[in-house]
Formats: sequence, structure tokens, C-alpha cells
Amino acid sequence: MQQKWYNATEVEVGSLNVKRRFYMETIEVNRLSALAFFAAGEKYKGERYFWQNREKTFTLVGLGHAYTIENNTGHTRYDEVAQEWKQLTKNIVKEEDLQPILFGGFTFDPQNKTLGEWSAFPHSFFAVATFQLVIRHDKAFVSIHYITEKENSAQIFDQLRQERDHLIHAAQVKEVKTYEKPVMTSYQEPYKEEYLQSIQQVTDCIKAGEAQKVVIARSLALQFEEKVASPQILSHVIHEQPESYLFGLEHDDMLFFGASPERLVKVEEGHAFSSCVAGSIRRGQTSDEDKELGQALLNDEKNLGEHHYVVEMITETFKKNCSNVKVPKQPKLLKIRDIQHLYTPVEGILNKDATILQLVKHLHPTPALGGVPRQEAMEMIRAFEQMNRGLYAAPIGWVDADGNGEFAVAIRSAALVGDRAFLYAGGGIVEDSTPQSEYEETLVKFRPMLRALGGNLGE
Ligand SMILES: C=C(O[C@@H]1C=C(C(=O)O)C=C[C@H]1O)C(=O)O
Ligand SMILES: [Mg+2]
Repeated sequence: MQQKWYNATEVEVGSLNVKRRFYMETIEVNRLSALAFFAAGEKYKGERYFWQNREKTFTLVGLGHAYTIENNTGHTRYDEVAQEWKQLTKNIVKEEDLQPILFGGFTFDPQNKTLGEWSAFPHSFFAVATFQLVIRHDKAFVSIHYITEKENSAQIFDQLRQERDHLIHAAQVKEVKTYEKPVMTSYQEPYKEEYLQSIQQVTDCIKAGEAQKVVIARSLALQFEEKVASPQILSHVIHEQPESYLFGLEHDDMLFFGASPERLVKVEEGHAFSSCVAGSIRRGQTSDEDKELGQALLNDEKNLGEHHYVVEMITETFKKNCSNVKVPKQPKLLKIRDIQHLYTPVEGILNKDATILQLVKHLHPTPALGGVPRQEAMEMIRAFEQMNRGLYAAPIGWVDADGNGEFAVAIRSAALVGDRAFLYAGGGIVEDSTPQSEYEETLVKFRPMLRALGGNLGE
């Protein structure tokens, strides 16, 4: 077991300029199960997270909060998080695999005042984990982070080391535990009529020239026989949705989780990447039918319209923040288990003064989840949707202290609160949208999380 140790560094954090010491230690460990590591941290329930990138080359698990950055401000929230993170990490020694990671998300819309399952959730919520597991290209590292105002912390740190060793031991299992799916006792589509009507109304507004595209979403409400545990759900999310970002973020009694195919932004050593994912059709029953559906999607005016707005906006944002911006002229197909989308990757070289959190600030919400023009679309979403999106359709992901990081758009997602779950899905409404087909599109988009939760929609 290779062991690396950093001396404690003293950094000043927060607006009060309290002197805090930031202790960290990282060790490389033999292969272990990320899910078993998450489950072993039961003691930290409410303060855990799980993340895996689309390519499955980077897995991140956090147990316990060494430090959190939270705020409830509006447009300044991105800069505030960036500022506090910079303060916290400015004096630490940085190496790729051996540095603290900040994981969390920004809610979809701080101006939405609708009450519900998200009422207690901060509009920015990020954490540095007490125990952080990183699996990168088959190498696993476990870090302890301890941030304190106390002068003498040697004893506490020793206790954390013991705890870490237990967690690692529990996660180095030969066979990962399998979990049953929860037993669902009720399935509801709240405000279904209002949703169908809103699609008509939004389409009418678009025809009247009030906006060009608006993404309207709705939720499913599920009830289970008993409380559902986070590892139980994550085990099914992991196994059933291999082609996506997988994420789970606990906050008090809630687990927000999902499997999203959509990258908002990734920054790696000065290169920035985004993806335009908009326009949808179901998968075929046979490979011939699947190809036909894909071809139909690539040539469908309505879906090309939905897609085009996203490409235009992301390209424009990249041109303001990057050089060498590359965007293919035609979308490709992105095929995932239940659905196929139109997909256009965008990339560039980040300008010297640009950062990943700035890109998140400018990109969110893209017209894939908000609309065009942005402000008008956001107002219509606030007016028509009978829910608060919380982290659904919002940026979720991580940054390190070097400015690398990745954010997914948290779609195909759900919030689990005790014995209840809320699933979210929507679609891009344009001039020629119809309520019934949009409704059906949301049913397809609910499928992955519904399946993970033990339900199905007549598949
Ligand atoms: C809004 C969602 O997805 C977005 C809307 C899409 C569409 O309308 O075609 C496709 C992908 C996403 O950009 C969702 O999954 O809830
Ligand atoms: Mg659509």
C-alpha cells in the first residue's frame, strides 16, 4: 500500500477570515468497489455523494463533510462558490490524483419559489468530503480531509485514519452486495392535465412570437412500502444505465440521483468540452427499426429545430470563452438504452482568464433545458410548471483545485425522500409540438429512473 502524506497547510477561509487548518492525506489502495465504499459510510448518511463519468474512467465517492460551500444567491452564486473554493485551496500542494475535490450542484432556478421536496435545498451546494475515493483509470486513491480551527488535531486525525482503514476494508469485497428493488405501492402523475394544457399554451405563445423554444417538464410521484436506502437505489442506477453520467447526492433526508447522457462542460488541462443534446426519438424493437427511427430523427424538422437552438447558444458561449472552437456541422445520434437523441459535441481551448465555473455560469441553462430567449423561457417555466425543479436539469459535478472538472446536466433524475420518490422529465417545446407526443416523450425519459426504482411503464 503506497502512502503519501501532505503536511498540514494553514489556509484562511470564509468571509470571517477565520484561520483554519486543512489537513489531508491520500493513499493509493488496491481495487475496491465504489458502491461498497459508499454503503460502508452509513454513518455519514445525508452527507454522501457518488459520481461516475460517461466513459467510466473516473469514479468519485464522498463520505462526510469536511467543508461545505452553500449559498442562496442568484446570478452571483457561481462566482461566490469559485471564490470560496479558491480561498480554501490556494495554499495546498496539488497533484492530479492527490488533491481535494469539490462536488455538488447549482439548482435550476433560484428565482422559482414553488414549495415542495426542494424547499430545504440550498441553491448552491458543494462539499469537500471527509473521506474521498477517486478511481481513475483503474487506480484507486482514498483521501482524508479535515478542516478545523483547532490547533492540535493529531488525535482526531488518527481516529480518521482508523475509520478510513475500516471503510477501505469494507469496500475491498470479492463480491459486491446485490440489492432488491424497492416495492412500489403507488404511482401518480401529479398535474397531468395542467401539464398537457401548458404544452398547448406554450406552443401558442411560441406561435405568437413570445419565444422560440421553451422546455417544459413534469414529475412522477411514487410511494414505496418502506424507506428506501441510497446504496440500494444507486446499485440499480449503476447497473441499468451504462452509457451515462451516474450521480447520487445526499442532502439531509434526500438522495438526488440520476443517469444523464448530457455533458454541460468538462475542462481538462485547459481544454473545454460541451455537448448539445436535444431532439429525441425512442429506440426500435429490432435493429432495422432502430436505424429507421434514427434516420427519421436526423431528418425531422421539429427535432432539428429543438437541437439547432442549443448548438447556436453553446457555440456562441464557447466563442466568448475559448479559442479554436470546433463544432461539427451536422448532429449525430446518441443512442442510450431507452431513447436516441440528436447530439453535437463542442470543444475549444479555454481562454487564460476563463474557468470551468464561469462556463457553467454562462452555459446554464442551455436551450436544452431552458429555452430561447433565455429570460422569456425561464419566466414561462416559472409560470407553467407545477413544480420546483431543484437540481433536475441543473449542473451537477465537480472541480479540483487546478481548475479541472466536469458538470453534467442532471436529467433522467429523481429525488428520493424516505419512502417517496419524485421523478422528473421534460422536453423542448417548439412551434410544432403537440401535447400528446410531448407527454409520450416524457414517459420514455422517465423509464431509466423508474426501472431503477422497481417500476416500469409497460415495456
Ligand atoms: C428535458 C429533458 O431532456 C432534454 C430534452 C430533450 C428533447 O426534448 O428532445 C432531449 C434531451 C435533453 O436536452 C429530460 O430528459 O427531462
Ligand atoms: Mg424533444
